Amino acid sequence: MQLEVIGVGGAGCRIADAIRAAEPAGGSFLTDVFAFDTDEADLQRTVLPESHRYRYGAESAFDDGLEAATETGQEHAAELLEVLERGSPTEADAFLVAVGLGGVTGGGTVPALVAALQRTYDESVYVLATLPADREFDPNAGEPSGLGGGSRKASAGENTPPRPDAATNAVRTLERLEGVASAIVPFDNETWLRPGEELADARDRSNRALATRVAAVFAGGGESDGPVAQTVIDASDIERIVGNESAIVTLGYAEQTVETTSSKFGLGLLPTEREVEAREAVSAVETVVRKGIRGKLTLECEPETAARGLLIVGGPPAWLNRQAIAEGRRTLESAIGGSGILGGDAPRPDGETVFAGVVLADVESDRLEELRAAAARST
Ligand SMILES: Nc1nc2c(ncn2[C@@H]2O[C@H](COP(=O)(O)OP(=O)(O)OP(=O)(O)O)[C@@H](O)[C@H]2O)c(=O)[nH]1
Repeated sequence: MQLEVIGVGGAGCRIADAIRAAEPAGGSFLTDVFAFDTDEADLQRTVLPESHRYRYGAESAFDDGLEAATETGQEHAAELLEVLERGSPTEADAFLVAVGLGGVTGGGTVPALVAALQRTYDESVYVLATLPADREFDPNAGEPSGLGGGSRKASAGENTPPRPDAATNAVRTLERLEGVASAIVPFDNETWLRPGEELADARDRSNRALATRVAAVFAGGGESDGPVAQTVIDASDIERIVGNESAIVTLGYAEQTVETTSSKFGLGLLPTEREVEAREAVSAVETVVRKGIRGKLTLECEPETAARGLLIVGGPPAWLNRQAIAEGRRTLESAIGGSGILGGDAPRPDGETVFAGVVLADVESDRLEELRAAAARST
């Protein structure tokens, strides 16, 4: 499928940039990637061409908190939509708007932009939204326990500027997206931070992890000039699973490096493609499927709470064992509470990993409840 990605605000633009960089070689799943921000210096740090970066509004217009920023965002929505015309929005099968919740620029702009996209195009508009880490809004937030350090407190670190309104801003923006976004994919910065790590130090790694998950799911169907998947997942399949009613969606992912060439050299002294035994292909697929479902998710939740699920298994074609993939689908089906399951494969002839991309849709998450409680305490 073809996805158009639009990053808004500091986090949104960095994530959009990371998604562009995660595009698998040889095959494109992105029509255009745009970055919208009030901060020119941040925009220039992206790898995106100038035509696809756009500074809007005065930075000071976003100085008066989220409510005023939301009005400013509404004033700029039509202008931002016009900038998208520089690309090919009509070729997109879906839009993905990336934003960091907790701030003012992205959080103030994205609800109006998403509403404008929904009014203008028939395609789904998904929102990828980071959730603020505890230490941003709670100076007493402790480090994750059990890592040898006892209960040492991690106050908002030197590089992590406190944002006392972060939880409130995040919850308000989520409320404004409800009924507007086709689906919301949160990425919880709290769970992706390592103990003692500053947000600024974690963000490139986090953005790469998020981008890898987006590429695994949305680039699933195969590469434009490579072998076609046996079961292609297209835009309407994704819409069926992810939904169109602002469902909360979380992404899982796991990969295993596999040996694709033989250590014996063939004629011409070039490494030859190695024959893959069914047993090892099955084992690799089983491992990544299990870890993709049970490993770290973009938003932690019990898979049992998911109403629907999608599994994409990718890698070098010789490793994509059909039976193991079918078994993986059954594993996902029994892991989730609901019954809507789809599965597909993603051949990557030059890939060196077998991977599983997992979508759990319409989930319940304690983390969102925690943020709502933190927002309620601070108002
Ligand atoms: N995962 C991730 N999260 C980020 C990144 N940058 C910022 N964040 C998170 O996103 C939130 C919003 O930050 P920004 O995107 O910089 O804020 P903004 O929308 O530009 O708005 P203001 O800075 O308030 O004008 C922060 O509180 C962090 O929780 C990033 O690169 N990656």
